[in-house]
Formats: sequence, C-alpha cells, structure tokens
Amino acid sequence: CVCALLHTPLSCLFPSDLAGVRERTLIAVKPDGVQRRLVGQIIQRFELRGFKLVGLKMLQVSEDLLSRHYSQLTGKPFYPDLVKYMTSGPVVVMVWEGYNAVQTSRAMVGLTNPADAQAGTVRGDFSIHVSRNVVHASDSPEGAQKEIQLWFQGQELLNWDCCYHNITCEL
Ligand SMILES: Nc1ccn([C@@H]2O[C@H](COP(=O)(O)OP(=O)(O)OP(=O)(O)O)[C@@H](O)[C@H]2O)c(=O)n1
Ligand SMILES: Nc1ncnc2c1ncn2[C@@H]1O[C@H](COP(=O)(O)OP(=O)(O)O)[C@@H](O)[C@H]1O
Ligand SMILES: [Mg+2]
Repeated sequence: CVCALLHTPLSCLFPSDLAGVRERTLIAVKPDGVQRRLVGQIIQRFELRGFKLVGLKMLQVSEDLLSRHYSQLTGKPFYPDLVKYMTSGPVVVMVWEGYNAVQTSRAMVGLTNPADAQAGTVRGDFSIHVSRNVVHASDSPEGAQKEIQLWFQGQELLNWDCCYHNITCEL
C-alpha cells in the first residue's frame, strides 16, 4: 500500500468523501456489442479508468429476466423490438466497483441515443442508433443494487484486494 509507504493515513488522502468508494454498477455488453467483438475494448475502458472487475459472465438472456431488468419499459412501443434485440444472442454482463461507479460509468457509456452521445463515450464511439446502442449501464445506485441482485448470485461476485487500492480510491 502506497499509503503505508508514504506513512500517510488514507483519511489524509481522501479527507471526507469515502462513502462511494465501494460503489458497484452493472454493465452489460448487449448482443450487438458481442457480435461486433467489442467486449475487450469495453472491458479495457473500465479497467483503464480505474474500476475493479468483481463479476463477469456471458449468458443468453431469457425474456423473463429481461422483463424484470427493463420493468419500467415493458409498456413502451419499442419494448417488443427491445426484447428481440436483447435475446438475439449472448450478452456479457459484469459488475464494476469503485468510487462513484454508477455516475462515472454512465458518463463513460454516453447518452441513450447514440446521436446524442459524445465522442469518447462507448455509445458515441461505437453506435449510431438507439436500438443498437452496444451497452447497458445502471442509472442509479439503487437501480444498480437491484440489477446486480437480478443478474448475479452472491457467490459470483468476488471481493479481491487490489495492490493499488489507495491509488484507485479504495479503502
Ligand atoms: N426507442 C427506444 C428506446 C430504447 N430502446 C432500447 O431500450 C434500451 C433501454 O432504454 P433506456 O433504459 O431508456 O436506455 P438506457 O438506460 O440508456 O439503456 P440501458 O438501460 O440499456 O442502459 C435502450 O438502451 C435501447 O437499447 C430502443 O430500442 N428504442
Ligand atoms: N426511443 C428508443 N427507441 C429504441 N430503443 C430505445 C429507445 N429508448 C431507449 N431504448 C433502448 O432501451 C434501453 C434502455 O433504455 P434506458 O434505460 O432509458 O436508457 P439507458 O440504456 O441509457 O439506461 C436503451 O439503452 C435503448 O437500447
Ligand atoms: Mg436504462
């Protein structure tokens, strides 16, 4: 721990805002992202940003899981097409942990409609249409907790120590 090397208590480096250091968010590479071989690049962005991967799997999504994941969208006109899209092939779903993970991940992913997503975001760099926008990212800490419980069993998530933990803002 660099903190120990510096003989500096962590509280000196991060004086007051430690609440969000172990925040977790759910990111899914949607079927179009998997088909287009974008999984590696998406994982790399989260690793390079400083987040820690604590869960990862590939699966074929069931309509039941999807309807629970997108429960607020089931009445939308595009929902049937959304189901076709999301069940058209495997998705890669992961849980990333770190300071302010939800908000920062949303910023990295970009706005829902790729036409509005800034260049430099996943959607802004890799997609052009809202119905094929490559990734999902939880949009609130509460939503993230629900989604993580929906997609992962507790034992599929690993607490592991990162040797750079004070640099990446972990406790
Ligand atoms: N007119 C629309 C609106 C949404 N969608 C799809 O439905 C998903 C869920 O919409 P929403 O939750 O509003 O967007 P985001 O939160 O940005 O996307 P996600 O929940 O997948 O992260 C979108 O990503 C998109 O794939 C769509 O195909 N057509
Ligand atoms: N108007 C739309 N037309 C087609 N698909 C949409 C539309 N709005 C949202 N979607 C799809 O539904 C997904 C979930 O929507 P939402 O949760 O609102 O956005 P986000 O994915 O950014 O969290 C979006 O990512 C997108 O794939
Ligand atoms: Mg959403």
